[in-house]
This record gives sequence, structure tokens and C-alpha cells, in this order.
Amino acid sequence: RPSNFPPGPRGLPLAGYIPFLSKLDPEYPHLGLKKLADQYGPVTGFYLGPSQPFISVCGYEAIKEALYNDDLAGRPNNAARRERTFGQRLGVVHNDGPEWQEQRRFTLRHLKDLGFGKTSSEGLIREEIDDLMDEIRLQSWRNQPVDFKGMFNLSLINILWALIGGQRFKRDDVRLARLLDIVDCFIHSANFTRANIPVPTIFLRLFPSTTRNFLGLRNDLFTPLQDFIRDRIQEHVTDRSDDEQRDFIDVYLQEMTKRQSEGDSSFHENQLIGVIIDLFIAGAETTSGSLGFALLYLLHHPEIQQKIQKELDQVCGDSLPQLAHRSSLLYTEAALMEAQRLANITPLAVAHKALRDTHLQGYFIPKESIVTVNLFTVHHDNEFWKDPEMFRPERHLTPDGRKLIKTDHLLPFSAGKRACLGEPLARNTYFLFMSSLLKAFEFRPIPDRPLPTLKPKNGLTLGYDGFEAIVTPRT
Ligand code: HEM
Repeated sequence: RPSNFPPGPRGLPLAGYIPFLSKLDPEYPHLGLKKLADQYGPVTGFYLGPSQPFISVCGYEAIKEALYNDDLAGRPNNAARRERTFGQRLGVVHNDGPEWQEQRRFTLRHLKDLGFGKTSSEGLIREEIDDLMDEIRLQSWRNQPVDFKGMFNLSLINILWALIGGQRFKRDDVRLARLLDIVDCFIHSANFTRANIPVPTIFLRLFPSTTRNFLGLRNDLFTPLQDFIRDRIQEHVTDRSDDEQRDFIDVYLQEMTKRQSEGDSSFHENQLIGVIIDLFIAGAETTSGSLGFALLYLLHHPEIQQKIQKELDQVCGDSLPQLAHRSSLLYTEAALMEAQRLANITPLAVAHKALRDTHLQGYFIPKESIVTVNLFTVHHDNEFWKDPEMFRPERHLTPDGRKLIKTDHLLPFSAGKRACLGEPLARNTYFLFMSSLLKAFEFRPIPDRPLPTLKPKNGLTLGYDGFEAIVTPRT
């Protein structure tokens, strides 16, 4: 250990702390790392194997410092991660340096031009809400319970795919079902901390499935998704025109042509596939998990559901809520914030990496350290929230209920240079789906059955377990 390295457990020679990682908390890595913070302090350091430093950052002060230190805005780079994108470092989520900057800026700018997070995408989101409501009406016919397992993923992939590829899928499209399975299986078979263990490429080549299972990185699942995206890109190549840019693929292809004539360029077909896979993986499960957990909390708290519905009726009258209503729907907004705080969909964000030697809370952080920010510990900060385990929307409102309290103790999308790229779209989607569903329907638990569990399904993000509810139209 270099001098002034953060305090933490020693582990074994050569293996470092690897054998003990899963023992910290067998189910949830963020809870395991929190235990280390309780013992060693907010910045804890240990080694994965003989030479890979791992820094776990917990608590508001240390996390804020880490997120705004640009030296910590890199991403781990290992062979297992590169497998997802043809053995190269591509895309936005697992990239860094000038290539990441260029791809992130381009993606964000052009998705915004296409309506990402603006009112112009409201129609697109509304179309998916209408379709989802039809499905709920169909399932709830004659008071049958509605099954919410995987219910939202399809709508969310459709919103993303409309912006990226200019199409939407039907609910019974088998290609879509397969893509959704891939995303779900990849995210929920993964283990956040083990995924960072540096495994040499030779092991991946010689024992691919053992290594993937050990790391919890099932990159082999991506082949059909890559093929699907490549086919759609080829369709765009043949039928696109320079005069009309229908979607993100058109815009990207145009940039590719322009840049390639200029020589060396980070814009190429495999890069585009990497970016699209990132948008799918980062965008669908996170938003779907947020919606599922918000509904679950409201099944557990019918009085809060009624209060939201009362506000929706007062503000929106007979119509479904729109983005324009948002600033008047303060209680609804507070309840949605509270559900995000408690659900902790991304409790450890995405792993960061130290791009150069730096310091955090006075400790020395060596270049190439993997750094995790435990957002869960901010959302469950006893001192700040007082009763963090309680679902209490009022905590996000001033005492007279007339203003929302915005605080950076609520960080579902993280912060700093690496903050979520999809935040504007995610916020609008989350608000429009939840408010529309609650305006149109009442959600109740199934009588004589235990309330559905709030215990999250583990993985790279925390998901809700499938649940059923009685859904009745509101008059
Ligand atoms: C409620 C839904 C969402 C939540 C809670 C969420 C949360 C997050 C978090 C915590 C990070 C990691 C930040 C860090 O490393 O410090 C992240 C990164 C990212 N998110 Fe989201 N996200 C959501 C929706 C979306 C959507 C809809 C998209 C795309 C359309 C998206 C695209 C991305 C991308 C591309 C990154 C990587 C950014 C980078 O590394 O530069 N996310 N998100």
C-alpha cells in the first residue's frame, strides 16, 4: 500500500480482498461496502488481487468531493468489459478520455435535437402510456390481477428506439421480447464489485463461461443485440438521405461519413453499436425499476396514493397530466422523489476510475484505482433525513406544502462530469407515466395475500420483483 492510502481491510497475499468481497453482504454489494465504511470511515481502500486498488466512498461529503474531482471521472478498463464491444473500448458508459468526451457530447446534443427530455418528446411518451394503459385494461378485465413483471420495459425500449432507430415495436413482437430478456439477464446476473476483478484476457479466452460467471459479466448475451442493431444500421445506410435526419442513427451515419473523409475518427459503425447498447442498458431497466418501485410503495401506502390522486384531479381536471402541469403537482412530484430516494435503483452508480494520482478527503488515491460512490448511503443518511427508512413525501416539501425542497442529498442520477446522460428523458418519462397511471387507475393489493415485497432484485441496478395488483379505472 502506498503511504496515506485509505484505511481498509488487508485481505490475503496475492488474492487481496477478493475472497472476502461476497462475505461482506452476500446479496447486496452496496450494503457490504457500507459495513466497511462503518468500520474504517467514509473512504475505504483495499486491493483486488495483488495490484488493483479499490476505493469505496460512502457518505455525502466524501461522495460530493469524489464526484466533482475530475481526476476520478474515468471508467475501469478490463478485458471482460471490452468483450461487450468487440474487444475494444467503445461507447459512452465504459469509456473515458477524449473519445468518451466526443461520443458523450455528440450523443447528448443530437438526442436533445431529436426531442430528448423536451416537450417535443411528450407525444412519443404519451403514445407508449396509451399503449400500456390498454394492456392494463385488458389484463384487469373482470377484476383480474394485473401482472407488472416486465410491464414497463417494453414501453421504455420503444421510447428509446423511436429516438434512436425511428421505429416502435408491438407488445407481442418476438424480437423485442428477446432483446428485453438480454438486457434483464445481463443486468441481473451481474455482480457490481466482482465485475471489477482484473482477470487477464488469456483466462477469458481459455475459460470464457467460467470467467464470465465468476465476474457476473455475461457479455456473450450481447451477440443477438449487436446483430439486431447492425441490421438496423444497414437498413438506414440504404434508405437514408442527407436532406432528412429521421433519428439518431441517421445523424450518426452522416457524422461518420463527414469525419471519415477527414481521416482518423472515433465515429465508426462499431462505436455506434456501442453507444446504442449503452443507451439500452443504462436507460431501460433504470426507468422501469423506478416506475415499478414507485407503484410498489403506493400499494404499501394507499393514503399517499389517494393524496396524489386528489391533487391530480384538482390540477388536471378530466384530462391526463401533461408536462405543463408538473410545476403545479408538488405533492405528486415529492412522492416520486421519495420513491426514487428509497428505491436506490443505482446504489453504486457506475464504477469510476482514477485517471491520475489524486487525493480524496486527504487520502492518497493512486492512478488506476477503481472508485465506487455509494449513493445509497446518501439517500439513507440518518442525520440528514432523520427517518430514512420511512416513505414520507412531505420531507421534500416546505412545511406549508407550497414549494419543493431541492437538495443534493438526493442523487439518483449522480452528479459531476459522469452524471447520467439520460436524466432529462428519464425525469419526463417517470413523471408522465406515474402521474397518468395514477390519474386513470386505482392500484390495490390483492385481498388476503401478503403485500408484495419491497426487497429489490440484485444486479448492476436494483430491480423490482414481479408483482400483481388489482387495478380499477377511476371515474
Ligand atoms: C430513472 C432512470 C435513471 C437513473 C436512476 C439513472 C442513473 C444513472 C447513474 C447513477 C449513472 C452513473 C453516474 C456515475 O457514474 O456517477 C448513470 C449513467 C448513465 N446513464 Fe442513466 N439513469 C437513468 C436513466 C437513463 C436513461 C433513460 C438513459 C438513456 C437514454 C441513461 C443513460 C446513461 C448513460 C449513457 C450513462 C453513462 C454516462 C457516462 O458515463 O458518461 N440513463 N445513470
